[in-house]
Parts: sequence; C-alpha cells; structure tokens
Amino acid sequence: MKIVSATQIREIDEYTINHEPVTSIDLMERAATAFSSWFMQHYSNIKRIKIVCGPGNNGGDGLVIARILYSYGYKVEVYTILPTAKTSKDFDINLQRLSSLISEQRITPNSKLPQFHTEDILIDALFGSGLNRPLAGLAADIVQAMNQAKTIIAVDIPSGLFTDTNNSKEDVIIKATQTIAFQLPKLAFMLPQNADFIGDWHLVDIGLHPTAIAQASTNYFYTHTRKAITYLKKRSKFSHKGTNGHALLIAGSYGMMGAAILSARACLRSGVGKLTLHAPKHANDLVQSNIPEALFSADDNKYLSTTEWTEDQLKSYSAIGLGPGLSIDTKILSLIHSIIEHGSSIPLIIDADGINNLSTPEGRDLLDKLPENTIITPHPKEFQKLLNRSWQNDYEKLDLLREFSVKYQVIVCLKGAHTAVALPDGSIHFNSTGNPGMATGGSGDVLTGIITALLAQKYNPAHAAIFGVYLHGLAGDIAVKEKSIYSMVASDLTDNLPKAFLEITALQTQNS
Ligand SMILES: NC(=O)C1=CN([C@@H]2O[C@H](COP(=O)(O)OP(=O)(O)OC[C@H]3O[C@@H](n4cnc5c(N)ncnc54)[C@H](OP(=O)(O)O)[C@@H]3O)[C@@H](O)[C@H]2O)[C@@H](O)CC1
Ligand SMILES: Nc1ncnc2c1ncn2[C@@H]1O[C@H](COP(=O)(O)OP(=O)(O)O)[C@@H](O)[C@H]1O
Ligand SMILES: [K+]
Repeated sequence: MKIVSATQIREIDEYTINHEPVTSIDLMERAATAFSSWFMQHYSNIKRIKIVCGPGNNGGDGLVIARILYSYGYKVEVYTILPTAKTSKDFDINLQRLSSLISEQRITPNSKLPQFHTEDILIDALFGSGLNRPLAGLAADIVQAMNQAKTIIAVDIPSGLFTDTNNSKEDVIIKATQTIAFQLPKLAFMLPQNADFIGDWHLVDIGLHPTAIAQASTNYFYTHTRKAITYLKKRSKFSHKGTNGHALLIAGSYGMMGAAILSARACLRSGVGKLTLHAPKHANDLVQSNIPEALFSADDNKYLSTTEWTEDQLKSYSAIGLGPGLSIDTKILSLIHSIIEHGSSIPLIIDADGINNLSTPEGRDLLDKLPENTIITPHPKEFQKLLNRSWQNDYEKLDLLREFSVKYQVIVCLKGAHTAVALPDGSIHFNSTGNPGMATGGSGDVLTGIITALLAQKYNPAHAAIFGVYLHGLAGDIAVKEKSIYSMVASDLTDNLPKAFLEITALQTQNS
C-alpha cells in the first residue's frame, strides 16, 4: 500500500472527482459516512459527542459526521472554529445542510473559548491534510482546550500534525485516542515521535480512484496483509529438505547462548530444510537437547574463534545468519570478512553484535564490501552507532536510513513499532504487524532466525526482509492475545509462528 504526500492526496482526490466521476461534495459525504460507520461500531454506548470543525474540508467532514450521527440519535454539539472568514465551498454547503438540525457554536478570534472536560468525547475535524503551517492564535488555543478531554477521535489526521514533514517540538497538536484516516496511511503515522498525537490509527476506504493511486510515485510503502500474504511461497508436494535450503547460523557465546537458541528455533519454525548452528563447543549439549533438529558445528573457544571460513566450508549453505549473542570480544570483523570473501554469493543477514562490530572504525571500512542485498537488522541505537551520528527527528532518521541503504546497496530493517525496511532502490517499507509486547529481550534474535530461514529458501532478499518482519510481527500479534503485552517473551513469538503461517496460508487460499 502506498504512503503518499499531502500534495499527492490532493491530486488523488481531484483525479477521483474528475474521473470517477463524483462531485467533491459526494466524496466528502462518502468519507464522512465511512468515518461515522467506524465511529458507531466502536462508540455505540456513547450518546453525547462534541464535534469541533475547522474552516476547510476537514471541517466539512466534521459537519457531515455531525449530521449522520445526529440522524442516528446521538446528541451532537458542533463547534465551528473560524480563525478567518475564509471557508471551503463544501464546508459552506454542509453547514447549510446541518443548520436545520443543529445550531453550531461559532468561535472566532473574538469569541470566548469553549471549555472541554476530561470526560468529553470529542471528534477532531479542525484541520486535516491541508494544514500548511503550525497552529497559532485561535487554532492553537482551541487545540489546547480540546486536549483536556481524555477521548478524542481525529478525522483523517490529528489537527496540527503535518502529513509528511516534521513538526517542531513546540507545535500545538491534538492528542488523539484514535485517528481514522481516509484510505491511505500517512507518513506521520509511522514515526515514533508522533505516537502521542495519533493514538491507534485505522483506515477507512472511501473509494479513491485506483488509477490515481497507481500513478502516484512514492518511496514509502506500508506492508498490509493483502500484500504480505502474496510473498509466502507455495511448497511443492515433492519438495524435500534439500529444496528448502540449508542455513548456517553463527551465533551465541559464553553467557549468551539463549540468543542463539531463540534464533535457531525461529529459523527451524520458518520452513528451513536444514539448520547448522555454529557456536562455542561448550554449548553442544545445550543445543543438542534444546534443538534436536539443528546440526551443531563446534567452535573451539568460549567465544567464537573460528574466523577463517573457506569456500569449501561455506559452499553447502544457502543462507548465513550472523550476530545473535556473539560478543564484541570475538574477532567478528575477521569472520565477516572471511564470509564476504569466500561466500559472497550466499545471502547474508547480520544482526546484533555483528552490527556492533561493523560500527567500529575498522568495521565501517567493511561496509563497502558487503555483498549487494546483505540484510542488516539494527534497532535505532545500533543504527546510530553504525552511522556514528544521531538525528534531530524521525524524518531525518528516514533520510539517513535511505541514504545508507542506497549508498551501500544493502537492506536495512530498522526495528521498532512499524519497523522500516529500506531497500537499495531507495524505497522504505513500513511494517503493519507487531505490538509493544515484543519489546522484550530476544525478540530481535527471533527475527534474525526467521529471515535467515526465508533467505535459505531462496526468497529474494527484499521479500525475505519485508515478509520476515511481517511474519515476526504477526506471530507477536497472535501471541499477545494469550500472553498480554506484559507477559510476552521472545519464545512466544516462535511458538506462534505455526499459527502465523496457518493464518497466511488460509488468507492465500481465500484470495485465490
Ligand atoms: N483525501 C481525500 O481524498 C479527501 C479528503 N477529505 C478531507 O479534506 C481534508 C483536507 O481538506 P483541505 O484541503 O480543505 O484542508 P484542511 O485540512 O481542512 O485545512 C485547510 C484550511 O485550513 C487553513 N489552514 C491551514 N493551516 C492552518 C493553520 N495552521 N492555522 C489556521 N488555518 C490553517 C487553510 O486556509 P489558509 O488559512 O491557509 O488560507 C484552509 O482553510 C482531508 O484531511 C479530509 O478530511 C474528504 O472530505 C474527501 C476526500
Ligand atoms: N512497540 C513495538 N511494536 C512492534 N514491534 C516491536 C515493538 N518493540 C519492539 N518490537 C520488535 O521487537 C524486536 C526487538 O528487537 P531488538 O531491539 O533487537 O531486541 P533484542 O536485541 O532484545 O532481541 C524488533 O523486531 C522490533 O521491531
Ligand atoms: K483532524
């Protein structure tokens, strides 16, 4: 699913009006109806609501929502906030249509500000994607007053928040409980810095013209379920372990074998034909008894010491995963170097201490040598270290992410809520699955195992990264229903991979 800019939203809107064709007033009616259906499903017990409308089309939506909810028996109070006398055409028409049912409370710069209370249920239809400057004066005052309420449902986007550019920390913005956006997600929704404003967000379809969406060029995508399920490869009836790939996982060290085991288990639960875990020899019994399905390749030391791998040793592997639970004490750079040199054609994923070692001055020299489409999976701290710099805001972070991925022609999965997968072509794919229950030690190791398995099964690396991240989050979403965000542990992700695969397979069948 594309994530488009505010300008493109306006263009898609216009194209839909001209080519469907549909009048703009009817498109507004459609959008407000979609919002209202969602609202009535989720707030059926609430009878009294306050709708705050601005002067543009976002405000126009609010006026239609007021009319619809009124017709369904809600007690509706409508505030129109007019910083200037200028209003949009469709706002005027809908104000007229509403006037016989409800009288608005008009607020201009000379009016007394309305008071809102904690228990109020507010619908925020003040400004939408047409916001063109930070809020000030009356607009800022009203938002501050609205933010007293505990429940605010934003129409399209919280008022005061820009769709696709940075807000400064001082900007006054609605703190919504929920945001109901029209059809396409906005870049602002993907970024941690905006979490307090957006709350939970949902999309409602308003029938925008598919051609207009197809023509909009963008670097940003949202991996929704309909797309993600297309990545899962069908298995042939005659497939055997040889056709499903042999993964080599280089992971674990003294005191950190848990990471290796988590990663190995996830790899095995993600369809790999065979797995060899290379880890310090003291872990042999642990590995054999905990993961009998894995082959064990013993390293001589407490920490990995085998830094030289020959082409002969590597040639039987179809993917290599490297990093979970390694230590920074090991000579991991030599290890990476050796793998790049002797196994450059084998798909590679580097995580955790693998990345930390690439963040040293000598490590950065190796970045240029990473084979094209190598996958690295840093969390933001690891990415900062890798870049040797920080960022002012999340938009700058995305620019740095894209630059890095294009410069080194590698795939970077920048982990977090809505993990961003940056591809060497400059595109960034935000994930749609996952939850805060996954913010627990070892979750990242599970992801490495999943992606290693997909690479071994010959998924193209971009798909392995995007689909692996989706699958990992889906397993988390299934796990959380039973375990809660508080009690979830990383093994719960692996334990729920089977259900995740079953869900995807069922959806594939349904869609075929
Ligand atoms: N996408 C779709 O397909 C559909 C979109 N629809 C809806 O349209 C919404 C976009 O509507 P929109 O373009 O009229 O802009 P909107 O957000 O109402 O604000 C513009 C007004 O605010 C003003 N203004 C701006 N910044 C300001 C500020 N800081 N402080 C004060 N004033 C400010 C600006 O005037 P200005 O002062 O700049 O002259 C203008 O008057 C979109 O979010 C969705 O809800 C649906 O109805 C149908 C399908
Ligand atoms: N709030 C969240 N929502 C969705 N996914 C999350 C959230 N917090 C963490 N995750 C996911 O959990 C994983 C954590 O990985 P990482 O930070 O490497 O942890 P660890 O090193 O402990 O394994 C990442 O895949 C990340 O995307
Ligand atoms: K809004």
